[in-house]
Amino acid sequence: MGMFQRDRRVFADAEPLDDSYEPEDIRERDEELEKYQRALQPIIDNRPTSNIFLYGKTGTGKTVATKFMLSHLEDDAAQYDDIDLSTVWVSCENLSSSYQVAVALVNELRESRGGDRISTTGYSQQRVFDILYEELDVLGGTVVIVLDEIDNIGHSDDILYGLPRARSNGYVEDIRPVIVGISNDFQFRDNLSPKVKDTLAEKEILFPPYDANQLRSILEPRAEKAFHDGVLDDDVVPLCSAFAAQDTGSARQAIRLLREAGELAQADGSETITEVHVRNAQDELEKNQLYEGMQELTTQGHAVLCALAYREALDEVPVRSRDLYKRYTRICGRLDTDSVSERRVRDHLSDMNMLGLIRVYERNEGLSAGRYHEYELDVPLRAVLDVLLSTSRFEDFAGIIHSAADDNGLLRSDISDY
Ligand SMILES: Nc1ncnc2c1ncn2[C@@H]1O[C@H](COP(=O)(O)OP(=O)(O)OP(=O)(O)O)[C@@H](O)[C@H]1O
Repeated sequence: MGMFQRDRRVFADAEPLDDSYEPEDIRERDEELEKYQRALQPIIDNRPTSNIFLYGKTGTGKTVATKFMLSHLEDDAAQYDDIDLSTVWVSCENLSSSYQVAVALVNELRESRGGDRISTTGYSQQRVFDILYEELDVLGGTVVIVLDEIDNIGHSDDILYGLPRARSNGYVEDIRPVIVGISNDFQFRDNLSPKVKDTLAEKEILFPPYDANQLRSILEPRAEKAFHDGVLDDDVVPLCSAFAAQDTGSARQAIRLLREAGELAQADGSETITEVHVRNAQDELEKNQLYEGMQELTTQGHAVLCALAYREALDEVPVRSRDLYKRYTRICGRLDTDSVSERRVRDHLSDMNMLGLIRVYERNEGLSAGRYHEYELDVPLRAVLDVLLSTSRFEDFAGIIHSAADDNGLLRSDISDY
């Protein structure tokens, strides 16, 4: 008998718990959808349409609501002969400048016409913008341009200024661009230059985090489809909703938790999914989240984490930032990488604290020593070592810290000298 055998006792159809699943209806977002509809209505009326900016934390339904609205808009617009509507969607997840977004838009537009893609490098920004305007002019009519995760372009926001004004500046003749910007970074919105904010955020729609009841209402129809009758204990969906509501208010998190609980139940050969599976699933996902948080740190972040792991292996925690800084600069020296100031190291430590990776203690020694902070890991040393081991530049450090910790202090002098 093979290692893997098909098992369909728990899941009837796992698709509704998949990230790419498109639900039949959008729940608990009536107000936001109404605003969205009002913002898009001028397209059907053939009136000038404002740009729209959607913002809210991750998993709050911005993308799914946009797909839903645009699909209705396209269907309804098709009934009017005098409306020429097209939509183009670009995810800016891996794009970090207006230049890259413009290239991605050109390629999306060209691909939809069966044309050739352009190279991602080698043009001036103005040239790429000109090619984009030419492509849009070929298309004509109203073009809804969705820029998902637009915050990735940071301060390089020329496209958000240029595109909405393309018509008034005479770069395009026959098209009316409507930009839908989507972002989960509140700072990006706040930091937009006033000239961009004026045009991009003409109509803003905030997607607040979901509460437990809303998450329950989003999960229920999916759970009903995903699992066989009688598999789910009554408190499973409410518990998944409560955990996700307490943490982020993200529907994505609630859905993942439910799926993970189902997978754990399947793995134990259980015929029902119970509260215990949800609690175990929550622990599992939290661990993964911390692991991902550590993996996504920059090289500087990893160097700071590595310095803290050293101190942890030597049993010298909590540690003051100035002592940690000395270790950090030595690590940077070994890596042949520039070190940043002690103040920046403290910023990295504060980010790691927010991610739940380290613990910070505020000390107040009165007039003699003043106020200072001390730090220690809030995740198991083994988990940090796993991450450092998988980050090629830190592999050697991980080995040394590992043996020091393993030998319970016997190699202390070696590692202090490293
Ligand atoms: N109101 C809702 N009704 C039904 N499903 C929802 C709702 N809100 C979110 N979802 C589901 O939750 C998941 C995350 O939603 P979505 O991708 O739209 O979030 P987002 O706000 O765009 O997040 P991000 O900023 O991370 O891209 C998707 O699987 C989506 O189908």
